[in-house]
Amino acid sequence: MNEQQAREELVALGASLFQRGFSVGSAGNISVRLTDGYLMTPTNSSLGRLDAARISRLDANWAHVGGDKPTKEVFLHRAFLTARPDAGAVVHLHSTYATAISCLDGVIPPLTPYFVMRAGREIPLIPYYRPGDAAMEPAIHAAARRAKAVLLANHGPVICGPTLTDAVNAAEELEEAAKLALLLQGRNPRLLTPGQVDDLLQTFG
Ligand SMILES: O=C(CO)COP(=O)(O)O
Ligand SMILES: [Zn+2]
Repeated sequence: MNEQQAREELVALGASLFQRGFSVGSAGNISVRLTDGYLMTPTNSSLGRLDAARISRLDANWAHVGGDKPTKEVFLHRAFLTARPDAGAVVHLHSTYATAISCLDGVIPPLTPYFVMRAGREIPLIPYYRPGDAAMEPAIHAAARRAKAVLLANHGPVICGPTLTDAVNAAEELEEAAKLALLLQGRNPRLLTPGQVDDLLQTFG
């Protein structure tokens, strides 16, 4: 995929997330790894109304070299993209259910296979930081070395994937799993066993 195609996909998938309520207002941000740098959503932009020509362009050294000013969460995206060579894109949302769990204990249990397949075994809860606070980068980098997704306490989820489509799919699965976890809270649901989780990760991981 060339850069123009990546820009167009970013606009289309941002709009899709926004139209289905995974982000509201100007919440959330997305990054895509290119061969020679990164695309990021501009700060204060709505995922529903991105303009392909104005998406922020960063070079391989993370310097802003084109488009509008990038998201204030550059550090968050940089932490994931440097910790995980397998990450081609990173999606950060304030999606309702995952954010609700980020205000509770932060635990999304292994209820369904697709959640485990897309988000992995563990979703670390990162302590609260002010949005855009560069101080969060080491904590996120350390967590991203062992996990594909994290929850930012009292803020929302961050998840990566090999491609932008994969990262968006994973963000949707994470939100769905958080919704199920809240729906089933207090009802003692049957969880996938550690053996079933291992089997999924060995087969699809
Ligand atoms: O989600 C957000 C902050 O955490 C949105 O910030 P930006 O508009 O700077 O991307
Ligand atoms: Zn945010």
